[in-house]
Amino acid sequence: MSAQVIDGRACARALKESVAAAIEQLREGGARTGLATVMVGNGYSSAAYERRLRRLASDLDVAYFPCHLPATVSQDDLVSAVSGLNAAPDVSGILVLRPLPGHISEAAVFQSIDPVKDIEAVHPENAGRLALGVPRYVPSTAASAFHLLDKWLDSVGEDRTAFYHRSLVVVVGRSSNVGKPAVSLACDRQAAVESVDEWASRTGSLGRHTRRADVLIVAAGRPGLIGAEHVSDRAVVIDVGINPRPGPGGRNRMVGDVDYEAVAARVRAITPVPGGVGPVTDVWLLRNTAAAARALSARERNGATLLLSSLELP
Ligand SMILES: NC(=O)C1=CN([C@@H]2O[C@H](COP(=O)(O)OP(=O)(O)OC[C@H]3O[C@@H](n4cnc5c(N)ncnc54)[C@H](OP(=O)(O)O)[C@@H]3O)[C@@H](O)[C@H]2O)C=CC1
Ligand SMILES: Nc1nc(=O)c2c([nH]1)NC[C@@H]1CN(c3ccc(C(=O)N[C@@H](CCC(=O)O)C(=O)O)cc3)C=[N+]21
Repeated sequence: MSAQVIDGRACARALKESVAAAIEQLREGGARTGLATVMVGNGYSSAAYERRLRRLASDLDVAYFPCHLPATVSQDDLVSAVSGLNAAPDVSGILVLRPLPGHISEAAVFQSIDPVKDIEAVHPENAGRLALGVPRYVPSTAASAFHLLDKWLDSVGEDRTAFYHRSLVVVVGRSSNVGKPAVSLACDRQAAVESVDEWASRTGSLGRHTRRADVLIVAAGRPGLIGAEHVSDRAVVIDVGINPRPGPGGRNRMVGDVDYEAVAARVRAITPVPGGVGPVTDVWLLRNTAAAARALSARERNGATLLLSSLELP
């Protein structure tokens, strides 16, 4: 049997249309949607993402403010750059690309982002809200993984609520940006949830966890980590990994964390890389950027901070 392929590009196209309409509506109402990215150094996956965001912002006619800093930048200078973006009226959303160099404390930088402009929900206030099940913004990568799952369940006629209630969701990788938010979203859906990190691999217990998964979300940044021996035939596999693999002519090819051919031959459904979670992530980020524009304009008008749940966005 061969798995159903979950088409991230098609899903992203549909989402993009509704985000474009929301941005247009905001423009008519006088709210400014603008995205700023902060990239320190020039890592493969950050650079790939930045290119996509630049293109998407241009497609959606959203102002884009890229900020590039050298890998040697000091933490103070990085925090100053973020403070400048906090104060910039044309910037509604700020994305600090990860990973940051080892000499910089991610927590200190994230804490310096204006919580209303924090479209990846990395500020403690927003991360806390997410963990409590009352998010201001749902971080784009985890949101995309569940958006794809939800749409796939709709397409096969499975009731979402019933599916999650009876499922074990296993999340491989527990970064604050991807793995932990995915765990929160799985908990919100009242699934049974397991979270594993590198120690599961080091102690030889990774497969013991992943083979039990009804939904396997993999976000470790390790190409080929998940093979056929790690999955069951009922699994729905969401591959978040974005990794370079040297291809012919010295050009890098993009691969996920899952050995696609081997795993697709066994499981129920799978997202490819490229063409899976990635294309939805950037559209979701622009969705959050639009939500931020609306929240900022409400704050300007009456000092109030709106919650995402009260916004009419897709
Ligand atoms: N498709 C998309 O839209 C996006 C893709 N990505 C990609 O997703 C991947 C993960 O990103 P991110 O969460 O930021 O990465 P991080 O490096 O911040 O975190 C990786 C996590 O995976 C765990 N891990 C590492 N090796 C193993 C292993 N052998 N077995 C089990 N767990 C392991 C780490 O464990 P420990 O905590 O023990 O170190 C850590 O918790 C990357 O490839 C990144 O490029 C990221 C964002 C968006
Ligand atoms: N704070 C933060 N948030 C992130 O979300 C984040 C980050 N830092 N650092 C870097 C990683 C990487 N990342 C990508 C997302 C989508 C594609 C993407 O859409 N890729 C296309 C590639 C298409 C192609 O070029 O062939 C795809 O998967 O189909 C790539 C890379 C987000 N990241």
